[in-house]
Amino acid sequence: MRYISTRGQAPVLGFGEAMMTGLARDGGLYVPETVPQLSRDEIAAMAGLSYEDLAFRVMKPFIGDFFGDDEFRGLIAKAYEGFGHIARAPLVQLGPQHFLMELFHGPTLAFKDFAMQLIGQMMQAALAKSGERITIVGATSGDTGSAAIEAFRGLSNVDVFILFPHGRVSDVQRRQMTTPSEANVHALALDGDFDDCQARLKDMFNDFDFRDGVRLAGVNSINWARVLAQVVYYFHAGLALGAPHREVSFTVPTGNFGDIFAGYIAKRMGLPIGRLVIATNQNDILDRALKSGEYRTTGVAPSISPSMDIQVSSNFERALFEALGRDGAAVAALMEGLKQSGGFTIPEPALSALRATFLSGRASEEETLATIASAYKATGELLCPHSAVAVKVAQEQEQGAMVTLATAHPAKFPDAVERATGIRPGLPPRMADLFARPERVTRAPNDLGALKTLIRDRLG
Ligand SMILES: Cc1ncc(COP(=O)(O)O)c(C=O)c1O
Ligand SMILES: N[C@@H](CCOP(=O)(O)O)C(=O)O
Repeated sequence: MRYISTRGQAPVLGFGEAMMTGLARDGGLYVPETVPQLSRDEIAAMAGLSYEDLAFRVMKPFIGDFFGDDEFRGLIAKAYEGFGHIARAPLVQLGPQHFLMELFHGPTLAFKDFAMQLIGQMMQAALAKSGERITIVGATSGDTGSAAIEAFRGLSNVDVFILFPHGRVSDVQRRQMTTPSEANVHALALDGDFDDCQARLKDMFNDFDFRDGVRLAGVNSINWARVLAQVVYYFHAGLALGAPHREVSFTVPTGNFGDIFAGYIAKRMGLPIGRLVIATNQNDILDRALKSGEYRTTGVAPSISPSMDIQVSSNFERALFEALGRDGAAVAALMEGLKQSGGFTIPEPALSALRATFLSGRASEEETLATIASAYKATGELLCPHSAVAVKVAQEQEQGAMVTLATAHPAKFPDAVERATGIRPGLPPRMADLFARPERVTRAPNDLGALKTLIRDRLG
Protein backbone atom coordinates (compact mmCIF):
# COMPACT_ATOMS: atom_id res chain seq x y z
CA MET A 1 0.00 0.00 0.00
CA ARG A 2 1.32 3.44 -0.94
CA TYR A 3 0.39 6.75 0.66
CA ILE A 4 -0.09 10.07 -1.16
CA SER A 5 -0.42 13.61 0.13
CA THR A 6 -3.69 15.54 0.02
CA ARG A 7 -1.77 18.41 -1.60
CA GLY A 8 -0.21 16.24 -4.28
CA GLN A 9 3.36 17.51 -4.05
CA ALA A 10 5.05 15.29 -1.45
CA PRO A 11 6.89 12.01 -2.00
CA VAL A 12 4.72 8.90 -2.18
CA LEU A 13 5.51 6.71 0.84
CA GLY A 14 4.95 3.21 2.17
CA PHE A 15 3.04 2.62 5.43
CA GLY A 16 6.06 2.68 7.73
CA GLU A 17 7.46 5.86 6.24
CA ALA A 18 4.06 7.58 6.33
CA MET A 19 3.70 6.63 10.01
CA MET A 20 7.14 7.94 10.94
CA THR A 21 6.78 11.07 8.77
CA GLY A 22 3.52 12.50 10.13
CA LEU A 23 2.79 15.64 8.12
CA ALA A 24 3.64 15.43 4.41
CA ARG A 25 6.44 17.73 3.26
CA ASP A 26 4.04 19.79 1.14
CA GLY A 27 1.98 20.55 4.27
CA GLY A 28 -0.69 17.99 3.34
CA LEU A 29 -1.86 14.82 5.07
CA TYR A 30 -1.11 11.30 3.90
CA VAL A 31 -3.97 9.09 2.70
CA PRO A 32 -3.88 5.62 1.16
CA GLU A 33 -3.53 5.63 -2.62
CA THR A 34 -6.57 3.35 -2.80
CA VAL A 35 -9.00 2.29 -0.09
CA PRO A 36 -9.04 -1.52 0.25
CA GLN A 37 -12.47 -3.09 -0.25
CA LEU A 38 -14.04 -5.85 1.82
CA SER A 39 -16.88 -7.88 0.29
CA ARG A 40 -20.12 -8.59 2.17
CA ASP A 41 -18.94 -12.18 2.67
CA GLU A 42 -15.59 -11.03 4.05
CA ILE A 43 -17.36 -8.68 6.46
CA ALA A 44 -19.84 -11.38 7.48
CA ALA A 45 -16.91 -13.70 8.22
CA MET A 46 -15.57 -11.21 10.76
CA ALA A 47 -18.62 -11.50 13.04
CA GLY A 48 -17.69 -12.82 16.47
CA LEU A 49 -13.97 -12.11 16.20
CA SER A 50 -12.17 -10.70 19.22
CA TYR A 51 -11.32 -6.99 19.00
CA GLU A 52 -7.69 -7.92 18.39
CA ASP A 53 -8.43 -10.38 15.56
CA LEU A 54 -10.76 -7.86 13.97
CA ALA A 55 -8.09 -5.17 14.23
CA PHE A 56 -5.64 -7.41 12.40
CA ARG A 57 -8.08 -8.15 9.56
CA VAL A 58 -9.19 -4.53 9.11
CA MET A 59 -5.74 -2.94 9.26
CA LYS A 60 -3.64 -5.57 7.48
CA PRO A 61 -4.41 -4.36 3.90
CA PHE A 62 -3.21 -0.86 4.85
CA ILE A 63 0.01 -2.05 6.51
CA GLY A 64 1.17 -4.24 3.64
CA ASP A 65 4.31 -6.14 4.57
CA PHE A 66 5.79 -3.46 6.82
CA PHE A 67 5.22 -5.88 9.71
CA GLY A 68 5.09 -9.65 9.38
CA ASP A 69 1.69 -11.14 10.27
CA ASP A 70 2.83 -12.66 13.58
CA GLU A 71 4.69 -9.52 14.52
CA PHE A 72 1.66 -7.34 13.76
CA ARG A 73 -0.65 -9.63 15.73
CA GLY A 74 1.77 -9.39 18.67
CA LEU A 75 1.82 -5.59 18.54
CA ILE A 76 -1.98 -5.45 18.49
CA ALA A 77 -2.19 -7.83 21.45
CA LYS A 78 0.20 -5.69 23.50
CA ALA A 79 -1.62 -2.49 22.55
CA TYR A 80 -4.96 -3.59 23.96
CA GLU A 81 -3.92 -5.82 26.88
CA GLY A 82 -4.08 -2.87 29.33
CA PHE A 83 -7.67 -1.97 28.51
CA GLY A 84 -10.12 -2.22 31.37
CA HIS A 85 -12.91 -3.95 29.44
CA ILE A 86 -12.73 -7.34 27.76
CA ALA A 87 -14.79 -6.06 24.78
CA ARG A 88 -12.39 -3.08 24.47
CA ALA A 89 -15.21 -0.96 22.98
CA PRO A 90 -18.46 -2.18 24.61
CA LEU A 91 -21.89 -1.08 23.41
CA VAL A 92 -24.52 0.16 25.85
CA GLN A 93 -28.14 0.56 24.79
CA LEU A 94 -29.60 4.05 25.24
CA GLY A 95 -32.85 3.59 23.34
CA PRO A 96 -34.67 1.10 21.07
CA GLN A 97 -32.25 1.75 18.19
CA HIS A 98 -29.67 3.97 19.87
CA PHE A 99 -26.39 2.56 21.18
CA LEU A 100 -23.42 4.14 22.89
CA MET A 101 -19.96 2.81 22.08
CA GLU A 102 -17.80 3.31 25.17
CA LEU A 103 -14.31 4.15 23.94
CA PHE A 104 -12.91 5.18 27.30
CA HIS A 105 -11.66 1.94 28.85
CA GLY A 106 -8.03 2.48 27.84
CA PRO A 107 -5.23 3.61 30.17
CA THR A 108 -5.93 7.36 29.88
CA LEU A 109 -9.72 7.08 29.74
CA ALA A 110 -10.32 8.47 26.23
CA PHE A 111 -10.73 7.08 22.71
CA LYS A 112 -7.23 8.26 21.84
CA ASP A 113 -5.81 5.18 23.58
CA PHE A 114 -7.14 2.92 20.81
CA ALA A 115 -4.76 4.43 18.30
CA MET A 116 -2.03 5.74 20.56
CA GLN A 117 -1.37 2.44 22.33
CA LEU A 118 -0.99 0.75 18.96
CA ILE A 119 1.14 3.52 17.45
CA GLY A 120 3.36 3.29 20.53
CA GLN A 121 3.91 -0.40 19.80
CA MET A 122 4.35 0.09 16.05
CA MET A 123 6.78 2.99 16.37
CA GLN A 124 8.87 1.16 18.96
CA ALA A 125 9.10 -1.85 16.66
CA ALA A 126 10.07 0.39 13.72
CA LEU A 127 12.70 2.23 15.79
CA ALA A 128 14.16 -1.02 17.08
CA LYS A 129 14.77 -2.01 13.44
CA SER A 130 16.13 1.35 12.26
CA GLY A 131 18.12 2.21 15.39
CA GLU A 132 16.84 5.80 15.09
CA ARG A 133 15.95 8.26 17.83
CA ILE A 134 12.93 10.54 17.32
CA THR A 135 11.35 13.62 18.84
CA ILE A 136 7.59 13.49 19.04
CA VAL A 137 5.82 16.83 19.27
CA GLY A 138 2.07 16.74 19.80
CA ALA A 139 -0.66 19.36 20.06
CA THR A 140 -3.51 18.61 22.39
CA SER A 141 -6.74 19.97 23.73
CA GLY A 142 -6.32 17.43 26.53
CA ASP A 143 -6.71 13.82 25.47
CA THR A 144 -4.18 13.22 22.70
CA GLY A 145 -1.43 14.57 24.97
CA SER A 146 -2.10 12.26 27.88
CA ALA A 147 -2.53 9.26 25.59
CA ALA A 148 0.76 10.03 23.80
CA ILE A 149 2.64 10.45 27.07
CA GLU A 150 1.25 7.16 28.35
CA ALA A 151 2.29 5.38 25.15
CA PHE A 152 5.86 6.75 25.00
CA ARG A 153 6.89 7.54 28.60
CA GLY A 154 10.22 6.13 29.66
CA LEU A 155 11.44 5.08 26.20
CA SER A 156 15.14 5.72 25.65
CA ASN A 157 14.90 6.54 21.93
CA VAL A 158 11.91 8.90 22.03
CA ASP A 159 11.37 12.36 23.53
CA VAL A 160 7.76 13.53 23.79
CA PHE A 161 6.87 17.23 23.85
CA ILE A 162 3.18 18.02 24.31
CA LEU A 163 1.77 21.49 23.67
CA PHE A 164 -1.50 22.11 25.48
CA PRO A 165 -3.45 25.37 25.81
CA HIS A 166 -2.70 26.87 29.22
CA GLY A 167 -5.80 26.94 31.45
CA ARG A 168 -8.03 25.30 28.84
CA VAL A 169 -7.86 21.61 29.71
CA SER A 170 -9.55 19.89 32.66
CA ASP A 171 -7.58 19.37 35.88
CA VAL A 172 -7.53 15.61 35.31
CA GLN A 173 -6.27 16.03 31.74
CA ARG A 174 -3.57 18.48 32.85
CA ARG A 175 -2.39 16.23 35.66
CA GLN A 176 -2.27 13.22 33.34
CA MET A 177 0.26 15.21 31.30
CA THR A 178 2.20 16.97 34.05
CA THR A 179 2.62 14.23 36.66
CA PRO A 180 4.59 11.55 34.78
CA SER A 181 8.13 11.76 36.14
CA GLU A 182 10.04 10.21 33.23
CA ALA A 183 12.77 12.46 31.83
CA ASN A 184 11.66 11.96 28.21
CA VAL A 185 8.26 13.58 28.90
CA HIS A 186 7.92 17.36 28.43
CA ALA A 187 4.56 19.04 29.09
CA LEU A 188 4.41 22.56 27.66
CA ALA A 189 1.52 24.88 28.61
CA LEU A 190 1.20 27.25 25.67
CA ASP A 191 -0.19 30.77 25.94
CA GLY A 192 -2.93 30.28 23.38
CA ASP A 193 -5.74 27.95 22.38
CA PHE A 194 -5.62 24.50 20.75
CA ASP A 195 -5.59 26.01 17.25
CA ASP A 196 -2.40 27.87 18.23
CA CYS A 197 -0.83 24.63 19.51
CA GLN A 198 -1.71 22.83 16.29
CA ALA A 199 -0.52 25.74 14.12
CA ARG A 200 2.88 25.86 15.87
CA LEU A 201 3.18 22.08 15.49
CA LYS A 202 2.54 22.36 11.74
CA ASP A 203 5.03 25.25 11.58
CA MET A 204 7.65 22.93 13.07
CA PHE A 205 6.90 20.28 10.45
CA ASN A 206 7.14 22.89 7.70
CA ASP A 207 10.54 24.08 8.98
CA PHE A 208 12.70 21.40 7.36
CA ASP A 209 15.92 22.34 9.18
CA PHE A 210 14.22 21.86 12.52
CA ARG A 211 12.16 18.89 11.39
CA ASP A 212 15.13 16.95 10.06
CA GLY A 213 17.50 18.20 12.78
CA VAL A 214 15.47 16.78 15.68
CA ARG A 215 13.97 13.91 13.59
CA LEU A 216 10.47 15.21 14.26
CA ALA A 217 7.59 12.73 14.40
CA GLY A 218 3.90 13.39 14.94
CA VAL A 219 1.23 11.41 16.75
CA ASN A 220 -1.71 13.71 16.19
CA SER A 221 -4.31 12.53 13.73
CA ILE A 222 -2.28 14.17 10.98
CA ASN A 223 -0.52 10.79 11.24
CA TRP A 224 -2.42 8.29 9.06
CA ALA A 225 -1.71 5.45 11.51
CA ARG A 226 -3.87 7.26 14.11
CA VAL A 227 -6.86 7.32 11.78
CA LEU A 228 -6.32 3.73 10.68
CA ALA A 229 -6.42 2.29 14.20
CA GLN A 230 -9.74 4.07 14.78
CA VAL A 231 -11.37 2.46 11.71
CA VAL A 232 -11.47 -0.84 13.61
CA TYR A 233 -14.07 0.14 16.19
CA TYR A 234 -16.58 1.17 13.51
CA PHE A 235 -16.40 -2.42 12.23
CA HIS A 236 -16.59 -3.71 15.79
CA ALA A 237 -19.86 -1.83 16.44
CA GLY A 238 -21.32 -2.49 13.00
CA LEU A 239 -20.72 -6.24 13.30
CA ALA A 240 -22.12 -6.38 16.81
CA LEU A 241 -25.33 -4.81 15.51
CA GLY A 242 -25.73 -7.09 12.49
CA ALA A 243 -23.43 -5.87 9.70
CA PRO A 244 -23.28 -6.55 6.83
CA HIS A 245 -27.00 -7.37 6.93
CA ARG A 246 -28.00 -4.24 8.83
CA GLU A 247 -27.06 -0.65 8.09
CA VAL A 248 -25.88 1.43 11.04
CA SER A 249 -25.27 5.20 11.33
CA PHE A 250 -22.74 6.83 13.64
CA THR A 251 -22.76 10.14 15.50
CA VAL A 252 -19.30 11.32 16.41
CA PRO A 253 -18.32 14.15 18.77
CA THR A 254 -16.02 16.03 16.45
CA GLY A 255 -13.14 18.49 16.68
CA ASN A 256 -10.12 17.66 14.54
CA PHE A 257 -12.22 15.33 12.33
CA GLY A 258 -9.90 12.32 12.74
CA ASP A 259 -12.43 10.08 14.43
CA ILE A 260 -15.26 10.65 11.97
CA PHE A 261 -12.85 10.37 9.06
CA ALA A 262 -12.01 6.88 10.34
CA GLY A 263 -15.75 6.13 10.05
CA TYR A 264 -15.68 7.42 6.48
CA ILE A 265 -12.85 5.00 5.68
CA ALA A 266 -14.83 2.12 7.21
CA LYS A 267 -17.76 3.05 4.96
CA ARG A 268 -15.50 3.24 1.89
CA MET A 269 -14.13 -0.21 2.77
CA GLY A 270 -17.64 -1.62 2.51
CA LEU A 271 -19.10 -1.49 6.02
CA PRO A 272 -22.78 -0.60 5.53
CA ILE A 273 -22.88 2.77 7.27
CA GLY A 274 -25.92 4.98 6.75
CA ARG A 275 -24.93 8.47 7.76
CA LEU A 276 -21.92 9.81 9.59
CA VAL A 277 -23.17 12.62 11.82
CA ILE A 278 -20.73 15.33 12.89
CA ALA A 279 -21.59 16.61 16.37
CA THR A 280 -19.97 19.86 17.49
CA ASN A 281 -20.13 22.00 20.59
CA GLN A 282 -20.40 25.79 20.35
CA ASN A 283 -17.17 25.73 18.32
CA ASP A 284 -19.33 24.74 15.39
CA ILE A 285 -17.27 25.52 12.30
CA LEU A 286 -17.92 22.08 10.81
CA ASP A 287 -21.69 22.29 11.34
CA ARG A 288 -21.75 25.77 9.79
CA ALA A 289 -19.51 24.66 6.91
CA LEU A 290 -21.71 21.72 6.01
CA LYS A 291 -24.91 23.75 6.21
CA SER A 292 -23.70 26.94 4.50
CA GLY A 293 -20.76 25.83 2.37
CA GLU A 294 -18.59 28.47 4.09
CA TYR A 295 -15.66 27.13 6.14
CA ARG A 296 -14.73 30.19 8.20
CA THR A 297 -12.85 30.35 11.52
CA THR A 298 -14.23 32.62 14.23
CA GLY A 299 -11.86 32.00 17.17
CA VAL A 300 -12.16 29.31 19.81
CA ALA A 301 -14.72 29.81 22.60
CA PRO A 302 -13.90 27.77 25.74
CA SER A 303 -16.64 25.24 26.55
CA ILE A 304 -17.47 22.47 29.01
CA SER A 305 -16.33 19.98 26.34
CA PRO A 306 -12.81 21.44 26.04
CA SER A 307 -11.30 18.66 23.94
CA MET A 308 -13.55 19.79 21.09
CA ASP A 309 -12.64 23.48 21.39
CA ILE A 310 -11.17 23.48 17.91
CA GLN A 311 -11.82 25.66 14.87
CA VAL A 312 -9.12 24.63 12.42
CA SER A 313 -10.10 21.01 11.95
CA SER A 314 -7.05 19.27 10.56
CA ASN A 315 -8.57 16.14 9.05
CA PHE A 316 -11.30 18.01 7.24
CA GLU A 317 -8.54 18.38 4.65
CA ARG A 318 -8.67 14.62 4.07
CA ALA A 319 -12.45 14.75 3.58
CA LEU A 320 -12.09 17.71 1.20
CA PHE A 321 -9.47 15.80 -0.79
CA GLU A 322 -11.95 12.98 -1.34
CA ALA A 323 -14.87 15.32 -2.03
CA LEU A 324 -12.77 17.26 -4.56
CA GLY A 325 -12.09 14.08 -6.52
CA ARG A 326 -8.58 13.75 -5.07
CA ASP A 327 -7.46 17.02 -6.66
CA GLY A 328 -4.37 17.97 -4.61
CA ALA A 329 -3.97 21.37 -6.28
CA ALA A 330 -7.56 22.30 -5.40
CA VAL A 331 -6.99 21.26 -1.77
CA ALA A 332 -3.77 23.29 -1.62
CA ALA A 333 -5.63 26.36 -2.95
CA LEU A 334 -8.38 26.05 -0.32
CA MET A 335 -5.80 25.61 2.45
CA GLU A 336 -3.96 28.71 1.24
CA GLY A 337 -7.27 30.58 1.50
CA LEU A 338 -7.63 29.37 5.07
CA LYS A 339 -4.14 30.60 5.89
CA GLN A 340 -4.53 33.97 4.18
CA SER A 341 -8.11 34.91 5.04
CA GLY A 342 -9.29 32.49 7.73
CA GLY A 343 -11.67 30.58 5.51
CA PHE A 344 -12.85 29.38 2.12
CA THR A 345 -15.99 28.47 0.21
CA ILE A 346 -16.42 24.75 -0.41
CA PRO A 347 -17.00 24.51 -4.16
CA GLU A 348 -19.63 22.37 -5.83
CA PRO A 349 -19.78 19.43 -6.44
CA ALA A 350 -17.54 18.86 -3.39
CA LEU A 351 -20.15 20.33 -1.02
CA SER A 352 -22.84 18.00 -2.31
CA ALA A 353 -20.45 15.06 -2.04
CA LEU A 354 -19.76 15.92 1.61
CA ARG A 355 -23.48 16.31 2.31
CA ALA A 356 -24.18 12.91 0.77
CA THR A 357 -22.03 11.25 3.46
CA PHE A 358 -22.07 13.58 6.45
CA LEU A 359 -24.86 15.20 8.43
CA SER A 360 -24.15 17.63 11.24
CA GLY A 361 -25.54 19.23 14.35
CA ARG A 362 -24.39 21.26 17.33
CA ALA A 363 -25.14 21.35 21.04
CA SER A 364 -25.04 24.47 23.20
CA GLU A 365 -23.62 24.39 26.71
CA GLU A 366 -27.12 24.20 28.21
CA GLU A 367 -28.15 21.40 25.86
CA THR A 368 -25.01 19.46 26.75
CA LEU A 369 -25.72 19.69 30.48
CA ALA A 370 -29.39 18.80 29.94
CA THR A 371 -28.36 15.73 27.93
CA ILE A 372 -25.97 14.53 30.64
CA ALA A 373 -28.84 14.86 33.12
CA SER A 374 -31.51 13.21 30.97
CA ALA A 375 -29.30 10.30 29.87
CA TYR A 376 -28.40 9.60 33.47
CA LYS A 377 -32.05 9.71 34.54
CA ALA A 378 -33.21 7.47 31.68
CA THR A 379 -30.40 4.90 31.57
CA GLY A 380 -28.03 5.38 34.52
CA GLU A 381 -25.19 6.13 32.08
CA LEU A 382 -22.93 9.03 33.08
CA LEU A 383 -21.82 10.82 29.91
CA CYS A 384 -18.77 13.03 29.58
CA PRO A 385 -19.68 16.38 28.01
CA HIS A 386 -18.20 15.44 24.60
CA SER A 387 -20.25 12.27 24.45
CA ALA A 388 -23.30 14.25 25.59
CA VAL A 389 -22.89 16.69 22.67
CA ALA A 390 -23.07 13.70 20.35
CA VAL A 391 -25.99 12.02 22.12
CA LYS A 392 -27.99 15.24 21.81
CA VAL A 393 -27.22 15.50 18.08
CA ALA A 394 -27.93 11.78 17.54
CA GLN A 395 -31.34 12.12 19.17
CA GLU A 396 -32.27 14.70 16.53
CA GLN A 397 -31.60 12.30 13.64
CA GLU A 398 -34.15 10.16 11.82
CA GLN A 399 -34.90 6.66 13.07
CA GLY A 400 -32.65 3.71 12.24
CA ALA A 401 -29.83 2.02 14.11
CA MET A 402 -27.49 4.68 15.50
CA VAL A 403 -24.23 4.31 17.39
CA THR A 404 -22.99 7.34 19.27
CA LEU A 405 -19.32 7.38 20.19
CA ALA A 406 -18.61 8.00 23.89
CA THR A 407 -15.11 9.40 23.59
CA ALA A 408 -14.05 10.07 27.18
CA HIS A 409 -14.72 8.81 30.69
CA PRO A 410 -16.95 11.15 32.72
CA ALA A 411 -14.31 11.30 35.48
CA LYS A 412 -12.06 13.37 33.19
CA PHE A 413 -14.65 16.16 33.35
CA PRO A 414 -16.16 15.82 36.84
CA ASP A 415 -17.25 19.45 37.20
CA ALA A 416 -19.65 19.39 34.24
CA VAL A 417 -20.98 15.96 35.15
CA GLU A 418 -21.58 17.00 38.76
CA ARG A 419 -23.27 20.21 37.63
CA ALA A 420 -25.67 18.21 35.48
CA THR A 421 -26.39 15.24 37.73
CA GLY A 422 -25.20 16.05 41.26
CA ILE A 423 -22.86 13.06 40.99
CA ARG A 424 -19.09 13.52 40.94
CA PRO A 425 -17.62 10.61 38.97
CA GLY A 426 -14.47 9.13 40.53
CA LEU A 427 -11.28 8.07 38.82
CA PRO A 428 -10.44 4.35 38.64
CA PRO A 429 -8.38 3.07 41.61
CA ARG A 430 -5.12 2.98 39.59
CA MET A 431 -5.41 6.77 39.19
CA ALA A 432 -6.67 7.51 42.69
CA ASP A 433 -3.51 9.43 43.69
CA LEU A 434 -3.46 11.64 40.55
CA PHE A 435 -4.08 14.78 42.58
CA ALA A 436 -1.35 13.93 45.09
CA ARG A 437 1.41 13.55 42.50
CA PRO A 438 3.79 16.49 41.88
CA GLU A 439 3.35 18.39 38.61
CA ARG A 440 6.12 19.26 36.16
CA VAL A 441 5.21 21.73 33.42
CA THR A 442 6.83 24.55 31.44
CA ARG A 443 4.89 27.68 30.41
CA ALA A 444 5.65 28.41 26.76
CA PRO A 445 4.90 31.40 24.53
CA ASN A 446 2.89 31.05 21.34
CA ASP A 447 6.03 31.62 19.31
CA LEU A 448 7.70 29.21 16.91
CA GLY A 449 11.26 30.44 17.51
CA ALA A 450 10.95 30.20 21.28
CA LEU A 451 9.42 26.72 21.06
CA LYS A 452 12.15 25.45 18.77
CA THR A 453 14.82 26.80 21.13
CA LEU A 454 13.12 25.21 24.12
CA ILE A 455 12.90 21.83 22.41
CA ARG A 456 16.48 21.95 21.14
CA ASP A 457 17.75 22.92 24.62
CA ARG A 458 15.88 20.06 26.24
CA LEU A 459 17.27 17.62 23.72
CA GLY A 460 20.74 18.92 24.54
C1 LIG B 1 -13.07 13.44 24.32
C2 LIG B 1 -12.98 13.86 22.91
N1 LIG B 1 -14.07 13.76 22.13
C3 LIG B 1 -14.04 14.12 20.85
C4 LIG B 1 -12.90 14.64 20.26
C5 LIG B 1 -12.94 14.99 18.82
O1 LIG B 1 -12.29 14.02 18.04
P1 LIG B 1 -11.64 14.38 16.65
O2 LIG B 1 -10.61 15.40 16.93
O3 LIG B 1 -11.08 13.13 16.15
O4 LIG B 1 -12.73 14.95 15.81
C6 LIG B 1 -11.74 14.77 21.03
C7 LIG B 1 -10.47 15.29 20.51
O5 LIG B 1 -10.09 15.20 19.43
C8 LIG B 1 -11.78 14.34 22.36
O6 LIG B 1 -10.68 14.38 23.10
N1 LIG C 1 -9.13 16.62 21.00
C1 LIG C 1 -7.79 16.35 20.69
C2 LIG C 1 -7.22 17.35 19.74
C3 LIG C 1 -6.11 16.77 18.91
O1 LIG C 1 -6.66 15.84 18.06
P1 LIG C 1 -5.89 14.73 17.24
O2 LIG C 1 -6.88 13.66 17.08
O3 LIG C 1 -5.48 15.37 15.99
O4 LIG C 1 -4.70 14.29 18.01
C4 LIG C 1 -7.02 16.22 21.99
O5 LIG C 1 -7.59 15.77 22.95
O6 LIG C 1 -5.86 16.56 22.06
